[in-house]
Amino acid sequence: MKIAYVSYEVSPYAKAGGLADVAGALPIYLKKMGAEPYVIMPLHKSIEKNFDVSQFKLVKENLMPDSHTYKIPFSVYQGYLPNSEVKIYFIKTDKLFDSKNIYEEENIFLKTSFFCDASLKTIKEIESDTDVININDWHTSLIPVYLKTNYYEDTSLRKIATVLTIHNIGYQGLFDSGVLTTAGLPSYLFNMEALEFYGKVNILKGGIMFSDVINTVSPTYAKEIQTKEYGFGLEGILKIRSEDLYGILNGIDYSVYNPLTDPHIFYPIKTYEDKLKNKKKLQEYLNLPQKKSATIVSFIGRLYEQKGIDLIKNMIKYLLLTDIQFVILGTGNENYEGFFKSLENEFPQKVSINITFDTDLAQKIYAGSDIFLMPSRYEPCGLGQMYSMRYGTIPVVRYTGGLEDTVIEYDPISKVGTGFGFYEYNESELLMTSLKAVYYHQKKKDDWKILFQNCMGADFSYDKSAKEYLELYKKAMSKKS
Ligand SMILES: Nc1ncnc2c1ncn2[C@@H]1O[C@H](COP(=O)(O)OP(=O)(O)O[C@H]2O[C@H](CO)[C@@H](O)[C@H](O)[C@H]2O)[C@@H](O)[C@H]1O
Repeated sequence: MKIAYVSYEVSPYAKAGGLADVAGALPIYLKKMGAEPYVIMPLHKSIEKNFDVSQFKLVKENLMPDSHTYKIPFSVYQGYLPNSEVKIYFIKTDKLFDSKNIYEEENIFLKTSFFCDASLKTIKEIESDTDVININDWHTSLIPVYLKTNYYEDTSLRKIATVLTIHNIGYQGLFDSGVLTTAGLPSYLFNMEALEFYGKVNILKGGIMFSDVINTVSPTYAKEIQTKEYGFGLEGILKIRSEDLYGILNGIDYSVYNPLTDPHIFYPIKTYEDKLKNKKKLQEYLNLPQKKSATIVSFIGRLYEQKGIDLIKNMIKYLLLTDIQFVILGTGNENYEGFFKSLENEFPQKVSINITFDTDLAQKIYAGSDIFLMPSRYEPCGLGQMYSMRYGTIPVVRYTGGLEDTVIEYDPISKVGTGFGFYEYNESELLMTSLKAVYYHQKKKDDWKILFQNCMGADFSYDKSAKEYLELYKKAMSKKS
């Protein structure tokens, strides 16, 4: 089975969040299962800056998208996902994909729609025997729309099945109706049964309506997005498509996120003592007092409401009354950045706020913290809680989406469980649950060590999800025969 995995971000080449991690790992595990996956992504400017692109092979040049009105030529370069035999094709033009932040709003429709049409051209020219295209989020959602409209008569493309993976329904790609002309798509698509959404064009809706099969990244989130609370207005059409909607939990790449070999962390972690050595070094690294007794409570992620950052903001001063050290690594909403920076000024001995995107520091924090906070308002899957568990850091989460599917509430009687959580989205719940975790860390040391072992022993490897994806691709292909 040949699979095109198309993503706007792919780790390690360009990463803005969790999608990149999945796109950089899942294809490798699909290959291990005997499938023939390859990846397509834009050659973002940052890749040319950060990687030796001369190692990529030029496979085609002067290609032109067939439908798109932006008639500029593009080239296709080919490399590999690191330490693998999975091919990755980079689409390069001189004029697009040049912003520092890959999702910068200026021209984002032009860039993403061009990328969709160019990806189809790449598949047709280079990998015409592809069976399935796995698209990801709204940025690649025009691919099935093109396939079922402009390329419907194209015998080499029309046989390819499509799977849309929704990593985050909060981002849908809303534009004025004129963008259909830009993309070279028929104007009849501006219709409630297709892409129209309250007077706008909704690109993700196009992906949902036109893909053969849809999945999201955890079973619980697949159910949640069919409700008003979590569907962001798309719950109705997701309900219509519920027979083709699946939930497959993400895994984590055990070869990269390996506490025994991770080059970013201070010491390999096997035992609880190894963890304490990392904690001490982290404190030193972040200019915090090297206090063994203080509980390090950390947060890594985008500083937006999705991640429950408003709850942290509202309760953190109460939690700081206890013997904790609080660490943030993240960027996002300026108000939150400002609030947490002033918190650091107020409590320099207890708070370390790092407003930057730094994958090296992220690993050090996953490895050196005691508790990892993830009180998300909604969470399609969430990788942070899995990374933290992998490094023996106990998660405190709101039980929603993938957090509910991956964190098991600790039961001190049976000694089963990997963390602590709550359901109601409010700061008192988060405060109570965090206090409970801090209490266990400081007063119930035997239980804490068991929690540490339970987390380190949890299995989030990709083997299971890769298998489920292959089944999903088969389902999508069966719709074509
Ligand atoms: N400032 C920073 N510096 C360094 N690293 C940082 C960072 N901020 C975030 N990260 C990293 O980015 C990734 C975030 O992944 P998540 O899955 O937790 O959330 P995200 O919302 O981006 O992903 C969306 O897609 C993924 C993949 O499907 C879903 O798991 C998730 O629920 C959904 O919201 C982690 O690898 C984290 O370490």
